[in-house]
Amino acid sequence: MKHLALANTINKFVINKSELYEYKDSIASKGVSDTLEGCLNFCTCDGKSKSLFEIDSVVDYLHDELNTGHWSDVPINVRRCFSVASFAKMLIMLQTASEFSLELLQKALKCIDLGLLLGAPLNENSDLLTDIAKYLSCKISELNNSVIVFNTVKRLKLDEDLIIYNNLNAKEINYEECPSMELFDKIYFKAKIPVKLKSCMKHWPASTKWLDVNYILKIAGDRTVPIEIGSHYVDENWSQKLMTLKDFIHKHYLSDDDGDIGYLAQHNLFEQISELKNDICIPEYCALSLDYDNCIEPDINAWFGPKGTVSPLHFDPKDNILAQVYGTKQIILFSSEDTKYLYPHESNLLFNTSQVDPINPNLLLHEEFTKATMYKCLLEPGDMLYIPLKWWHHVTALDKSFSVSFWWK
Ligand SMILES: O=C(O)CCC(=O)C(=O)O
Ligand SMILES: [Fe+2]
Repeated sequence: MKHLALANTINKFVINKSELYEYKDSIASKGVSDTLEGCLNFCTCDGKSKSLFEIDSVVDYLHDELNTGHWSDVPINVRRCFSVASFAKMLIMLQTASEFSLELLQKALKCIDLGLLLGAPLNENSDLLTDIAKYLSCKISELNNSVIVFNTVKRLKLDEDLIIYNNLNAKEINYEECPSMELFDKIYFKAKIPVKLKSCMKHWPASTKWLDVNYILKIAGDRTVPIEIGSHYVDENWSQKLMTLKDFIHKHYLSDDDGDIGYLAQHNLFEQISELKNDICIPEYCALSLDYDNCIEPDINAWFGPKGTVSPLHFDPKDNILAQVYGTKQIILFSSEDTKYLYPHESNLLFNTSQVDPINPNLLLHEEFTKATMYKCLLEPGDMLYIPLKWWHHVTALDKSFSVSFWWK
């Protein structure tokens, strides 16, 4: 029975079995906590048989807990408990299935991905879900060799977009060919001046490997990721959906129809899918002021989408290096000193986002905007852009694009 053998193998990924039971006391309901305990007994120790229905009730209960109130107020142990319950659900799914199939593995992987996305790493079994996801993903691609060959990324015609870019009344950002740390530090980093860094990504495996979307499909096609749907995050029709990368690539990335824009935006894809992390390199410049001795890494996020994704004018609280793996992005910037001309939203949630669309400003509403000094930059494959903390930026993808941002301080 292949699925039972698989469940046994996966069970061996657990380093400390007793840790799995540690977080159940953070569940307010005794009944739910007991059900989780029973399910763990069944899936890890041959305890009394449990059904998918029982573990589903635990997962659903915890899911509600995670979605009540503000995300940052959810106790970490409740999130860990969600990871444990997702693990148990995946095992029970394998143990109780009537037959082994590709679909079964895909469902099991989805369950682990939800545990990764909404849960939290355990203390002693910190890589448990990441390693299981990697293992299941490999098994799925062994079974599913029928990867369809799509065109690799080509440079699209940018002419029309370039006319818009050239007509922007803005100062071009400086660029440097792979500057030394000293030069970058002295001229740009200390002075908090943005700069385009050219030729610094030649050694990234991603620069060649990711051009072929089949590579991403093969490694990660069945992984569930959060996708932003809609023209941009301030738009009233904007929403977020969880879907597999495969569905995202087919429905939003490769499809040329004018349907909803989908954007895998600001997601730490590399923590979720460690194989992809091997293809990128943390820019050396991030060592400036980062506490490497204490192993503090930058926050690394993926930005993967079709032509036309827009990140509205906003600023972030950390220094940023935005690395362009492929595709071209138009970036408009303003210094933090010009905030007074940029009409930030008044709500607490959007205080870092401007109400002005810098490409089509409504000067009747935002007349002070003309006093702001606009900077612009065309970020092409292999370019990185240093965006100092609190600098405003507005980003438009001019063709299919994959960027990686490194926020650090
Ligand atoms: O590339 C984008 O769409 C936005 C990137 C961004 O805002 C960032 O890296 O902070
Ligand atoms: Fe940003």
